[in-house]
Amino acid sequence: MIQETGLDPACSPAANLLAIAPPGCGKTELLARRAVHLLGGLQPHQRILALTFSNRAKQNLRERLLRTLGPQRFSRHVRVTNFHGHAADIIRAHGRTLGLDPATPMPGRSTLADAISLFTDGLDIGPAFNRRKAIEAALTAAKQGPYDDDEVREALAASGNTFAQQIEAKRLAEGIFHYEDLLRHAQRLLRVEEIARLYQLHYGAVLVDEFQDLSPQQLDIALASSSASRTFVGDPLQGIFSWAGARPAEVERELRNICGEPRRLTLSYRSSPAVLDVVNHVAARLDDVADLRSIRPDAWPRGGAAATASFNSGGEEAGWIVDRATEILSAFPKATIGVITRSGWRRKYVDAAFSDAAHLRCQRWDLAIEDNAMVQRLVATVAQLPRQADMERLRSAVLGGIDPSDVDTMEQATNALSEFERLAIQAGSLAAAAAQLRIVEEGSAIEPGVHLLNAHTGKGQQFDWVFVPGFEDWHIPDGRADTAEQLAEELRVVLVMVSRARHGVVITRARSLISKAGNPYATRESQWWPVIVEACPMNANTLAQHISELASQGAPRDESVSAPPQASEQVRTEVAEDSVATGTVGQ
Ligand SMILES: Nc1ncnc2c1ncn2[C@@H]1O[C@H](COP(=O)(O)OP(=O)(O)OP(=O)(O)O)[C@@H](O)[C@H]1O
Repeated sequence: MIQETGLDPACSPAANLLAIAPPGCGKTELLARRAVHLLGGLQPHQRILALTFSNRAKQNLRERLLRTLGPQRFSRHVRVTNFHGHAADIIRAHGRTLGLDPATPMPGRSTLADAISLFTDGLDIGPAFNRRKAIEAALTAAKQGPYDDDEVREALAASGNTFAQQIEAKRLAEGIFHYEDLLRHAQRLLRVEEIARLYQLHYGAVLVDEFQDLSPQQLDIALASSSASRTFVGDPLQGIFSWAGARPAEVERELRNICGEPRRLTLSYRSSPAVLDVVNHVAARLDDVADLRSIRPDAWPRGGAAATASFNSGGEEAGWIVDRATEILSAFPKATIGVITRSGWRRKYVDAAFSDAAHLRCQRWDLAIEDNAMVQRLVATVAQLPRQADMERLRSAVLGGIDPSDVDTMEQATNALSEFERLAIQAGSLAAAAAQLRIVEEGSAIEPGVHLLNAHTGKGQQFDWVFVPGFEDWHIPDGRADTAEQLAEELRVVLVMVSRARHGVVITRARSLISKAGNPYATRESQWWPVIVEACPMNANTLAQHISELASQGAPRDESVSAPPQASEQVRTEVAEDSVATGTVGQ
C-alpha cells in the first residue's frame, strides 16, 4: 500500500489533499484508503460524502469503499452519490428556502434532449446537429452558475438563441426542471449560509474522483458541501469531458490553491508492460513525461499483449474480434473483455457480430436492461407482484423503490422498463420476460464475458482484454474535432480507451465501411495509427498465437487471465443502496 514516493498519500495528515496519477495507478483505491484514514477524525454524527459523475463511476467507487471499509462502517459513515443526485438531495431538502417546490419530479438526462428535438426533428443530420449544439451551448452557458430564473432568462436573451429561449419559457410554464437546473439550484442553495453550514456539519469530509472532469460549478458544490477535509484525485491526461463543461486547467489551479502541491502516483497496478507501452506512447504525444510502469512487470505472462490488425471491411474486423474473444473465453471463462469504440455509430459491426455469437456472454452498456443491478431489481419486483399484475403495476413498484433524488438510477430504470415492456409483449407475460433476463450473482461491476461500450462510458473501468475497433479517420479522431484543443481531447480519449486494459490491448481498423444508404466506402487510417503500430509488437497472427500459448500454459480454467491478483476480485454486498442513501440533512 505504500506508493513509490514514500508515505501513503491516503494517510496524509493534511486536511486537503490533491493526488494526480495516470491510469491504473490506484486513484480510486487511494480514495478508499483515504476514507479509512478519515473515519477516525469524524464526529459521531458525521459522514463522508463521496462524489462521482456517473452511475457506473458511483458503482465502482461504492464497491471499493465497501470492500475497504466493510458493510457496517460503509453504511454508517459514507454517502456515495453523483453530482446530480447530490444536487437533487439538496433541492428536495431545502428547495423551499428559495421558493422551489421540492416535490417537482427530478429530470433525467434526456429531458432537455427531448425538448430540443421539437426544434430539430425533420432537419437533415448536419443542420439538426448544429442547431442542437447551439441550443445546448446557450442553455449551458446561461445555467453554469448560481443563477436564478430571471438571470437565466436575461442570459438567454443576450445569447440571441430564440430556440433556447422558447425551451426555457416552456420549462418554466410547465414547472419542471431540466437536468442542468439541478446544479445551479443546488449551488444557489449552498450560497445560503445556514444551509451550507448544515451540510458542512453533516459531512466531515468530501472525496471526489476524477477531478479533471469537474466543471467550476461542480467544484463549487463539492467545496461548499464539506469544509473540514477535501480530497480530490484525478488525472488531467484523462480529461475527456470538456464538451460537457469540464475545465481541467481552471479546476486544477483552484485545487492547488486549496490543497497545495499534488501527490503523484506513477506505478500501475492495473496493466501489463505491453499495455503500458501503448499508454506511454500515446501520453508522449500529449507531451506528457510520465513514464508509467507496472508494479509487477514479471508477473504478467509473456509481458502481456499489444497488437494491431487491419481488415478489408468492418464485418471482417468484427468477425475476427468475435473469434479472438471466443478463444480467450474458452480458455479463461472468467476473463473480462471490453470492446470499446470511440462512438456509438462505429459499433454496429461488432454489435451485429456479437448478436450472432450466442455462445458468448455479452453486455451492451447502453442498454439499461443489461445492467445487472437493474436486472436484479426488475426480476425481484416481478417475483413479488401477483401473477396478473400488469406493466403499470410493475412500473410503479420499481420506480417507487428508488430514492427520488437518485436521478440517474430513476432514468435508467425508466429506460429499462420500456425495454422490458417490449420483451414482455414478445414473451407473453411479465414473469416469462423476467425468466429471460440473465442475473449475474457476483457483486463486481464488471462481469466475466464481453462488454460492448463507447469510450466515455468506459471511463474508470477495466477489462482483462480491450479491443478498440475503428481506428480510422473520422471515427478517431472524431470527424467534428478540428481545433488543436479538440484534437488533444480526442487523443486523451484514445488514452482512456487503451488504458482500460489489464493484460492485452488490441487495436484494429477496417479499410472499408458501409454508409447509411448501404453503400461501401473506403476509409483512411487514423492520423494516430502509426503511433499505435509503433507501440504494438504483435499482429493478427502473433496475437492468435499468444492467446493459444496462454491457453496451453495450463492456467486454471476459472481464472480471468494468469496475471497478478487484483484487489477488486470480488466484492459481494449485502448492503442495499437505498438503505445507505439517506444523506439529506436538515429535515
Ligand atoms: N495499492 C494497491 N494495491 C493493490 N492493488 C491496487 C492498489 N491500487 C490499485 N490497485 C488495483 O489496481 C487496479 C487499478 O486501480 P484503480 O482503478 O484505483 O486505478 P485508477 O487510478 O482509478 O484508474 P483510472 O484512472 O484508469 O480510472 C484496480 O484493480 C485496483 O484494485
